[in-house]
Amino acid sequence: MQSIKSIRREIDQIDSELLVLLKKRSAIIQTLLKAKIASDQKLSDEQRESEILQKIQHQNKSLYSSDDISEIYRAIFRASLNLQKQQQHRLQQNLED
Ligand SMILES: O=C(O)C(=O)C[C@]1(C(=O)O)C=C[C@@H](O)C=C1
Repeated sequence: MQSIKSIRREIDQIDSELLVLLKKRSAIIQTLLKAKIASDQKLSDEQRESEILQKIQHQNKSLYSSDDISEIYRAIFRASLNLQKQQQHRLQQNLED
């Protein structure tokens, strides 16, 4: 049987991979924010969130339940929204300076 230590090393490796993907996603969110500001669109989009949640539930082949996967995604949407608000605030401050 694999030791707990070596299993945890595998988990750590997967966490690193997840963080690389989250870094990519956050960079795209920043680009999206600029496009939203340019076209005067609001930061949150509930319709889009519902579409993603539906798609993700169909695509979910993990052992995590659809409900738990949805919860993870809701946390990601919240983080994206926080990032957009933070960046928007920064962009506004730069304009005022
Ligand atoms: O697609 C958008 O408009 C986004 O702002 C990105 C995103 C996401 O993280 O996927 C975040 C917040 C929105 O409510 C919907 C989706």
